[in-house]
Formats: sequence, structure tokens, C-alpha cells
Amino acid sequence: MTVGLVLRDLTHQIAVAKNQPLSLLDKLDLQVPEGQQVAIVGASGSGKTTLLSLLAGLEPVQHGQLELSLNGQPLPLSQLSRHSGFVFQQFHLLPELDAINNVALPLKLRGDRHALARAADWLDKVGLNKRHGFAVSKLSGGEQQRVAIARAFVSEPGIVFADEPTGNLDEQTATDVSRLMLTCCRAANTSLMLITHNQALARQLDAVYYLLHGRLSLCQ
Ligand SMILES: Nc1ncnc2c1ncn2[C@@H]1O[C@H](COP(=O)(O)OP(=O)(O)OP(=O)(O)O)[C@@H](O)[C@H]1O
Repeated sequence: MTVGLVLRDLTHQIAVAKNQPLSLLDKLDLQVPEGQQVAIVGASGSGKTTLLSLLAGLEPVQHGQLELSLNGQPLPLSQLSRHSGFVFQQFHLLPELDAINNVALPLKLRGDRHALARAADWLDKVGLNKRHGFAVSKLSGGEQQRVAIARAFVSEPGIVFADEPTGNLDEQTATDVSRLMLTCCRAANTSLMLITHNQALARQLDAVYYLLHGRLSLCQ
């Protein structure tokens, strides 16, 4: 399962003061071909997270077109969330649940009777075979991000949206976690849309774009 994105002529304005709109993203084009891993880098405040939210359908596109495909066929935007996984800098796990129930949650919400077994498989895959029943608050940052990666991949998404997934981790843990995420993507031909300040991670992807003054330029 793989999802592709084509964004055309996207302009996104924010209100910086009353009646003072600012074009954060300006006539921007971007393509994420199916099965490709694409990074966006850029200064803090340049609009990377906003762009990711628009691409993921979390915020409505004001001006421009977003076209999606799933395995070569057109995919309606309303269906994108069913085929997406998310990994965030702050992990966004549910602290009251243990690791396995955090991973199983997206499957349980879909009524999957094998949710716990599949979550267990994914925790094993991300190297947490001894942590299934741990409260996530008791896990290290790197372990929490592994749980988040397992949760993102457990529903076999066509694309993963990752916003600064290594931003809260030390250098070695960041390297391990990013290697794991890329391995998971490549093994399943899952597309990846990654926001990062980590140049070493960005360089491992198929394409890297730099966001500056609302426009993207290809730098790899
Ligand atoms: N809904 C909104 N209304 C007003 N301003 C907004 C809104 N969303 C984002 N902004 C502003 O747009 C700018 C870009 O924010 P965004 O989070 O997209 O940047 P970023 O490149 O991801 O930054 P960082 O690397 O620090 O995470 C910021 O100045 C932010 O305050």
C-alpha cells in the first residue's frame, strides 16, 4: 500500500494581526511520488509544520490543489486519514495506556479483533519485546518514539507524516530511531513526508526540499 501526493500552487495565509494576512506558503508546488521518502528542512517558523498539516489533510487547503493517489489510483482527500500514520516530536502517546495498548489503539478503533496480536508483533519489530506491558510514561524518550513508530505502522499506512521525530532525542538515539523509521518505510514501500532539522537524517531520503519565504527549493 503506498500513497502519493501532488500539491499545486498552494498559498496559505495566516493572520499576524487584525486585517493583516501574511502569506506563509506562497504558490508552492510539491510532489511526493508513491513509495518515496521526502524531507522538508528550513528555519524555525518558516512554515514546515503548517505545510505538513495541509498535506496530511489536518488543515484545509485555502488556495491550491492537493491530489492524492493510492497504488496508482486517485484517492479522495476524505480517505487520506485511513491510509496515514503519524510520528511527532513529542510522541503523543496516551500516558494512561501501556505500550501495547497505545500501539493497538488505531486498530481497535477500526474494530480489528487481532489488534493486540498485531500490536505485539510491531512492538517486537521495533525492539520493544520486553516492554509490552510498560506504562509509556516509564519508557525512555527513544523507547517512547519506538512505540509511536509501531503505532504509526501497525495499520499498514500508505504514507507516514513525521514532524521532527528525532527532535527530542540524543544523537545516538536519534540515529537509531531514524534508521528504524526508514527501514519500516522501505520494507513496506510506505511513502514518507518528513519535517526535520536533522541534516544527517534528511540526506538519507530520496529528496530534500528547503522551505524559505514560503517557497520550496530542491536541495537533494
Ligand atoms: N493558525 C495560525 N495562525 C496564526 N499563525 C500561525 C498559525 N499557524 C502557524 N502560525 C505561525 O506560522 C509560523 C510558522 O509555523 P510552523 O509551526 O509551521 O513553522 P515551522 O517551520 O514548523 O517551525 P519550527 O521549525 O519551529 O517547528 C509561525 O510563526 C507560527 O506562529
